[in-house]
This record gives sequence, structure tokens and C-alpha cells, in this order.
Amino acid sequence: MKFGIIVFPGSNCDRDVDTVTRGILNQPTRFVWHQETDIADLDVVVVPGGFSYGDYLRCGAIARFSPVMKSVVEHARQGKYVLGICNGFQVLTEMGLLPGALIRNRDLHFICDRVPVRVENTDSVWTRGYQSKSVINLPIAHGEGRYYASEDTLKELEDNGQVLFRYCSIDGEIDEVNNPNGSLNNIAGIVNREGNVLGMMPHPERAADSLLGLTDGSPLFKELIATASR
Ligand SMILES: NC(=O)CC[C@H](N)C(=O)O
Repeated sequence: MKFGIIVFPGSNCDRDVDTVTRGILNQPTRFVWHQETDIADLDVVVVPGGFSYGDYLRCGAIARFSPVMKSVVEHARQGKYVLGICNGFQVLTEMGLLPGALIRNRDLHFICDRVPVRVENTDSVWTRGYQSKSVINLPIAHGEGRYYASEDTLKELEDNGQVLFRYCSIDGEIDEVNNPNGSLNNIAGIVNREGNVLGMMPHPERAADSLLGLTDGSPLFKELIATASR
């Protein structure tokens, strides 16, 4: 399974993804500079975390106009996989590949932490490797991670099981106290209607190396690779 990691000026989690997909999981992986347009060789496009274009205007607002993103839309339309992590999630919502928006955190601070997240729907290529409603620990690091969407969109996401990850307590309780950034419905990650595009604020790629003592992100990558090779 071939991975491509988009690199914008200001991306900073591109190497973290490569360490997991190529370094640990032995999958062919290449970096894709944002001005490239030919990504036909890729099975999975990862839009990584970081501060693309210095977060000017809004996080992801400028990156969405990079030449490569037209090809990413086409890649998604073909039903191929797209994973947006943190800044990548912001870019995907800016482009309309995923509904809603990521706005300033409720307390207006940048948050760097490790938080419990509940896996909501395991009937997805991204979450098949987890137990339903299991609580996993993932790092977060963002200033604009508060998920927001209209009531209709939220209802649609919930009704279709498109919410894959939610912030929660260590016991899996969903409440406002355990909602680090004030996201609506504690949403930490969603998929598009077709299920091939995932956006999430927590960082699974920073939790997929046993040397770091945190491996709850591994099943996401492993199951994706296993599914594709079936
Ligand atoms: N780690 C990240 O990708 C950060 C995303 C973005 N720069 C923010 O602060 O919200």
C-alpha cells in the first residue's frame, strides 16, 4: 500500500507519519511537495499536521489552494483513502472534503496534551482494529481544534455513524469537562459519507511507536494496510 504525505510550507508532522508508515510498518511512502500534481501512484494520501502557511487567516485556509489539493479531491472521488491529521483535518474541512469547521479552542489557548478518546464506530476501515466504545489515549496539539457544524450537519453525521472519535473521560464518559477544546458533541474525528476520507484532531501517528510508550494509534494504520491487501 503506497502512502503519500503532502508537505506544505509549515508542515511539521510529515516526518512523524513517514516514521510510522515507512519506518515501522514497511509501506512504500513518499513525500509530496504541495506544488506537485501527479499523485496517481498513491493509495493513501495523508495530509499531516503542522502550521501550513503559518496558520495565516485561518488554519488550513491557504493550504487548500495549493496545486496538489485538486489532485487530492480527485483521489478522494475515486474512493481512494485520504487521512487528514490535525492541520490536515483543518485543510480537508476548508476544502469541503469533510463537513463543518475547526475553530479556535474554547479557552483560546494552544493545547498540547494526551487525552482519552472513545472509538465510536468500528464499522469503518479506519477503526476496525479497535473494540467498539474502547477508550484510547492520543496526543493533541492544536489552537484551532474546536469542531463546529450546523445542527443539520451534526445530525447527519450522527445518524450516519460518521463520528469515529470523541473526546471522553478515562472511563469513556462523554461530557463537557472532558472536552479539551469545546468541540460540538465532543467530536474528535469524522469521516465523509463514503467513509474513505477521515479527519481527526488527535495524532495517531505520534502514538504508534512502542519506543514512545504510546501505541493506541497503531491499529488505525495496521488495519488500513491489512484491509487494502485483502
Ligand atoms: N498540530 C497541528 O497540526 C496544529 C494545527 C494548527 N496549526 C493549530 O494550531 O490548530
